[in-house]
Amino acid sequence: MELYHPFSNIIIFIVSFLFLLVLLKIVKRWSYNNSMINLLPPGPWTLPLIGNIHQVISRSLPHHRFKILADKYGPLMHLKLGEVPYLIVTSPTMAKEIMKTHDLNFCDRPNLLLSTIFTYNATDIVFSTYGEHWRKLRKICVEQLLSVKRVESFRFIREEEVSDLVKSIFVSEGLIVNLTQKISSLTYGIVARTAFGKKSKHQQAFKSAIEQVLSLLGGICISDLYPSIKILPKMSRAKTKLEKLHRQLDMILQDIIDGHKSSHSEVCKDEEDLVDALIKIQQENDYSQSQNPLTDDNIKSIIQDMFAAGSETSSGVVLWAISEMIKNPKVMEAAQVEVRRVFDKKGYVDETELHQLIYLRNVIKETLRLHPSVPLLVPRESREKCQVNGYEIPAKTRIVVNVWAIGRDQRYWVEAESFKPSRFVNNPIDFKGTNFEYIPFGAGRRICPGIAFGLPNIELPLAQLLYHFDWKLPNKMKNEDLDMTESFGITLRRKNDLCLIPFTRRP
Ligand code: HEM
Repeated sequence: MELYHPFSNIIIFIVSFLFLLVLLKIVKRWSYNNSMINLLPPGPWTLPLIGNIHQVISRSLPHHRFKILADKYGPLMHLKLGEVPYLIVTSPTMAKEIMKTHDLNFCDRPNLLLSTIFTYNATDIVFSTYGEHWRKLRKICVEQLLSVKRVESFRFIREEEVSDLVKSIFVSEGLIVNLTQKISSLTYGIVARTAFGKKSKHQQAFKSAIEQVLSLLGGICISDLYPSIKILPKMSRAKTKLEKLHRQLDMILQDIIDGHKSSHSEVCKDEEDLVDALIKIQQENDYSQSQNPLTDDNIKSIIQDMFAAGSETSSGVVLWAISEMIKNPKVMEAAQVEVRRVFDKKGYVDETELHQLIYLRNVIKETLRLHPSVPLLVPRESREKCQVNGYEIPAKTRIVVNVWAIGRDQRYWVEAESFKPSRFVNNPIDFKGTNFEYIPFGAGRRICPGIAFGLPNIELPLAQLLYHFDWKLPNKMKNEDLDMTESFGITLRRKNDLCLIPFTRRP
């Protein structure tokens, strides 16, 4: 006997209808995804959930890994890391598209867990999102803190600190000197004195905390790749570590600000350090009575930026330049001949004649080409959906510009892997962000505002070290055997300390 239910036809109809609906939805989503894939720049296949994380995380450094992938997929490459779309830029033409043609759309910074904690909720200059607050701080930075006049007012600090360095090397004549330690202390020392005035009792603790922060910021935090999973930040060990360092730095900086405030009226303009200058701006009517006054936290975040952006970058360039000159003795000799010709009349090196060191400037330029201090620049984020080179870049895509790979690309540089400062002779290419094959300081609205501040911190120590000493590798090592391995981090540093033996040539 056949079993019959009076509603069976209706049930079959409803089930079929629902099935069709689901099918339609799947087909629609599939075709939408496919059309998106066609519009997105090329990139490797993505896996469910992890996207391309497995292709990026490897033993090699991120800028090396991105270059290998870009060689396969092109200069505008799309990756998905976890949930987040990334755009990897690896040619001057594409860098120009991002940082000039569409700069306004790509001048935001992503909201990353660790940098947000470190920078008082991203209210500093480096990590602040594009907008009124960033414009206000950047203006203060460019017009007041890092202006040519201000840089000149700190000249005596640089000359004293570098002269102390030279004295400490004189006494190590013929012995092995750890230049990495010496140069890193020198640049921290210069930035600390320009920021705080006299030597602070917290200097060593501050230096060590900033170094640890920079090394943490160089890593990728898993919670930044899965922003929708709100529990992840709470589980991050790096976050706990960074919060502790942040509290430590905050206490030191507040102590320094309070100390400056209590003796503020006594400071004359010529002796002003950066904290004095910021307190003065804070107390000026415009700022103290505006709706967005400059707070103590703002001052602390700006000072931290000066340390984070201005010390490891400069010391890194000095150390890479010396390393390259050791490997290329003819370059070292040419630089020494120049600096000794210019300063022999005086018998000592100061900043007045630095502009005459044309060859040394080319050595620095070439160093920044092969060893850019920030090899992937600071990440940017697209503010809106945008078309680049015929591809559609979604809003909130994170942008990584591989300056390291662009600087070593055979298509734009002859003998790209060789260290040849002479390539910059009679060559108008400069690092001001207009030649996109050479952008070690970035370009566009977010270009580094510290170029004028940073250059003397590189030129003066190099000139002094080349003027007074000849340098040899220890243990009868051959010049060509000097290890040039890079270490992991937001800035590009030597993995192993640079240790050399000085021989005095100009006492
Ligand atoms: C060798 C020295 C230096 C190098 C190679 C360097 C490089 C850079 C790079 C690549 C950026 C990111 C640009 C971008 O996103 O497009 C940057 C940003 C920045 N740098 Fe430098 N920098 C150096 C020295 C300094 C110094 C000495 C200071 C200040 C004391 C400084 C302050 C800053 C600030 C505040 C930003 C953030 C700008 C913004 O987001 O608006 N830098 N720097």
